[in-house]
Amino acid sequence: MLPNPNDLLPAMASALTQHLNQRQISEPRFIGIRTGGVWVAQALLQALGRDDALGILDVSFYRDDFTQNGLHPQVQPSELPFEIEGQHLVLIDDVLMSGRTIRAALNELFDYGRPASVTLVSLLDLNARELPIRPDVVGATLSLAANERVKLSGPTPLTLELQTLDN
Ligand SMILES: O=P(O)(O)OC[C@H]1O[C@H](OP(=O)(O)OP(=O)(O)O)[C@H](O)[C@@H]1O
Repeated sequence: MLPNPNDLLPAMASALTQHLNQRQISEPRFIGIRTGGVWVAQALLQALGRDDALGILDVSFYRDDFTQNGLHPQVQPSELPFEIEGQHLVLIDDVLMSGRTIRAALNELFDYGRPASVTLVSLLDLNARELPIRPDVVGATLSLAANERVKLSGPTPLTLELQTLDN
């Protein structure tokens, strides 16, 4: 049974506020990873009662399977309406699985500048990391069967669906 994303957001907002306060970060910059991460970021900003400009990252060109899979037909440029250099970033995605998307996102961000810190927020952690990357704030942790995936639909309502991969 998958959780309802909207039920996870209040606790994520509280945990993120506590995380930022502990580090005395007063002006975080919020960045969502296209596509699902942008929806989660928008919902999280709403839960926080903030109307900050949201940066949007498209990591298609930075993926380590880029040469195998080619380019997604809908690839769009990243949109970062603020400086990266010296800023405290909050990077938001919907699902953390292998960690390769976050690795790609960090590579892209560092091409724009050297942030002061990056806090990682993920709606779901699938307990399947292949890299030493873990979220600072997570909505829920799930363990799926090898042939199962979760798909987030949005932006409103945010819903999670379990998919089974064909062999
Ligand atoms: O930790 P990883 O193994 O990299 O997996 C996590 C990523 O996979 C999904 O994106 P997907 O590539 O399906 O694109 P989408 O966000 O457009 O659905 C999900 O949205 C995460 O970004």
